[in-house]
Parts: sequence; structure tokens; C-alpha cells
Amino acid sequence: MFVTEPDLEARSPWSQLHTIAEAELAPPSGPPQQAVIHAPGSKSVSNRVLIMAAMARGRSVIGNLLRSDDTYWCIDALRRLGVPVSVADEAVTVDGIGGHAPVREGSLYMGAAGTAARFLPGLLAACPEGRWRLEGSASLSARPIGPLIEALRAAGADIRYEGREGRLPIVINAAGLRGGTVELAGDVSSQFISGLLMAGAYAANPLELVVPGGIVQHAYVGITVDWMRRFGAQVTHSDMYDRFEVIPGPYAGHELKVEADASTACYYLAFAALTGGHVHIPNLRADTRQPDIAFTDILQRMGCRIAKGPRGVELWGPERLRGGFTVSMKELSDQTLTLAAIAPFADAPITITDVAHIRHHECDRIAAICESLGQLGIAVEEHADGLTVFPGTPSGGLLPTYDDHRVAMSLALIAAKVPGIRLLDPGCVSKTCPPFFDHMRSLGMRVRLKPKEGQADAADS
Ligand SMILES: O=C(O)C1=C[C@@H](OP(=O)(O)O)[C@@H](O)[C@H](O)C1
Ligand SMILES: C=C(OP(=O)(O)O)C(=O)O
Repeated sequence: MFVTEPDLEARSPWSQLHTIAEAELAPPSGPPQQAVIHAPGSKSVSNRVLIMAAMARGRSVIGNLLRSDDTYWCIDALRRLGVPVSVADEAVTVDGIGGHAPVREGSLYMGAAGTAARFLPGLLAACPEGRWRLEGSASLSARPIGPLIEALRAAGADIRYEGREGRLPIVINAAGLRGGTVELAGDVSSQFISGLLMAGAYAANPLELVVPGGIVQHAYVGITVDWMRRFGAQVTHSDMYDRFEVIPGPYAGHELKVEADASTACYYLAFAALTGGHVHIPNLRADTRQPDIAFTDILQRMGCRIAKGPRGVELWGPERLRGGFTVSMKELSDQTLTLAAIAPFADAPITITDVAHIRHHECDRIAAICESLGQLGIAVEEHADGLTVFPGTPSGGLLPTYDDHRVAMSLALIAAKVPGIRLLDPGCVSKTCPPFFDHMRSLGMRVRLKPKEGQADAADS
């Protein structure tokens, strides 16, 4: 078994479970009936708008920003660059620096946030002067960044690796970005494409980006383009997302509201799907660009009834989930683990394909979910690009969470049906959803958070 030691330095002051060693979970006494949950703000939108607002001219006022480790470290890095960011209950205010970072030297810590680590290098390289070191958590430092750095170098950036080639930490010597025609593959991470595009607005010349061979989770690039346009950028792309052009021009600060996080909402929907209950997420936009909204189509295929519209998204779970299909999760791969965790409860095997890239996420997610399900006695076949999960009744067990919020949140779902599920280091959920276990409680799950040795006991329910 491979186990990842959690890198606790990446847990921010917005994390809620610093003192917790283990979560002991037990099924609800009955399925949730008309449970209403408001999903937190989208991580993807939050970090994009924070970064564009920071680089913009003028003030941005951001409502419903996600409060989690990923956004905390993004704000922390922006403040270290000299960007005034003030966080109040109702909104976050960012006074944009117009592409010139006031603090010209320093070390910026990204926590475990792939978004911040892939979006900031290009924009920093585009500043007229400055020298910054970018570092991240243990898991982020193991994730690839090489293709992005190569492409930025081709656009004129001076970026060096401090240690291992293709990985953080990096040192950025800013002297402006030239622009021009650049090729960048999107098969490892869509975030590379997003990072290059965002920086294009601050290049000296138009940036033409050619992407051979397709982009994994290409909808996230669509989200980037949408928000660049809302910040006033001129960006165009081909229908196939294989050619992009950005005309230089600064972002303009404005007032905006972050939509609900579709990826987080999927755990609540999956809970209702598993238990045959009913969950309503009023603030989840059915027409969101976030690709994980398509998880509702998979749940529908598994026998759930879904209502989508101006009232948000509602789901009614069936008596028994249906399996017996193969599904490509390339476009919504953050939900691979959610589907794998509910798959044992379906009436036939489920095969997930096209997600080799998630071996480079917070952990090797394919290996982690196969190990975890195997530990609970579920038959699984691991493939290079996915897995097959066979129907079965999971046992209870003490499971590692691999310092990966999605491993923890997905495995927690199994406890909606099975007693005796215990998760080590449940605090890793704070990367994107610090109140996750409160949400599970509100759906009826019984949650006991066991403190680390020497810490006071936490509340049970
Ligand atoms: O741009 C974004 O906001 C994201 C892109 C995706 O990453 P990859 O394209 O690296 O798979 C996704 O998994 C991540 O949660 C958020
Ligand atoms: C892959 C993920 O995160 P990141 O933004 O760090 O890439 C994720 O949230 O599942």
C-alpha cells in the first residue's frame, strides 16, 4: 500500500480540522428527505477571479468567494506581491496592481493549489520587473508544471527550476512577456492552457496558442476564457479549442459574484443517490460551465431522478443504483473518485476510462481509490487510464486519505450505507470544502471527529 504523509503546512487558517486525527462515520437513520444544502463558492472561479482582479486596473469586489486552503494561499501570495486584498464577511475587495507587482522580490507559497501554481507564473513573468520564488506543498511539488514553463519560455519568460526539472519550486525573473506563437499540449492538465492564456493579456504582442491533440477537461479553459472576457480581455478560440489568440490589454476590475462549486455539490447529490433520498442544492446553476455538472447525467443513467432549473438542482435517489456501463470521465475527471465510491452499490460493474491524467492530481488517484476499495473488500480492476468497480458490500475499515480532499470526500460517501468507515486525516477536505463533515451531518450521517493525542475532544453527532 502506498501512503502519503499529509503535508500539514498546506492547511491554512481556513482549515477547520487541524486537531483531528480521524473521522468515524456511520450511516444516517434514514435517507435525507428534502435536505437543502448551499454549496460553497467554486474553487476554479475563485482563484481565477482573485488573480485577474489582482493584475487588473481598478478595484474588484468579489462576492461568495470560496474560503478554503486553495483560496487562502492564493490570497496570501497576492498579498506578498503587494496586492491589497481585504477579506470581509460579505465580500473580498481586491485593489488591482495593473500588471506591476509593488513588491519585487519574495517567496510565494501555493499550498496544494494547482490552480494558483499554474495561473501565477505566466502573469508574474509578464510583470516588467521582479524576482519571485514559487513553492508548494509536498503533493503540489510532485505534480507536473514543465509543459507550462516550456511554453512560457517560448513566449519570452525567464523561469528556472530550483530543484527537479519540471516541478516546483521555480524562480521567475520577470522582464515582460514577448507573446508570439506558442505550442502547448493539454493532455496532462488544462490548467497549463488557462495559465498561458491569462498571461497573454499582459504580453507585449498578441499571443497565439496552438494546442495539438486535445485538452483534458477542456471546459475549464472555457471558464478561463469567459472570465478573461468579463475582465475586459480580447480572447478568441477555434471551436475545437486547438487555437487561441489573446490581444494584449489590461484587465479591468469590477464587481462580481462567484457561483457555487459544482464539484463539491456532487458529493451531496451522490449521497442522495446512494441512500434513495432527496437533496436540493438551490445555488447550483444548472447552466454552469463547470464540467462536473455532467455528473448529474451519470447519476440519471444510474436511475436517479434529477430536476434542473431556476431552483437549482434536485436529485431523488432510486431504490437500487444501476451499473453495467463504461463511461469516459475525461471531461469531468474530478468526479472519478465519487463515481468509483458509489459504484459498489450499483447492480452491475462500472468502468471508468480516459482519466490517466488524474494520476498527477493531489495523489495518484486511480491507485488510491483502487487500494481503498480493495481494502473494504470490493473487487476492482485497475487500468492505466481508469478502473472497473464490481458490485459488492463494502466492509468497514480504517482508510488513509492520501492528503487528497477528493479521496476523503468520496470515501466518506460509503459511510452513507456502511457502518464502521473511519478516515484518517479527514482535515484534508479543507483544500476545497472545510465544512464538508458539517454538510454530511446535515444530510444525516453520524460523524465523530476524534482528536489527535493530547487535543481536546471534538463534538460528536
Ligand atoms: O482549471 C481549473 O480550475 C481546474 C482544472 C482541472 O485540472 P486539470 O486540468 O489539471 O486536470 C480540475 O481537475 C481542477 O480541479 C480545477
Ligand atoms: C485536481 C484538483 O485540484 P487542483 O486545482 O489543485 O488541480 C481537484 O480539486 O480535484
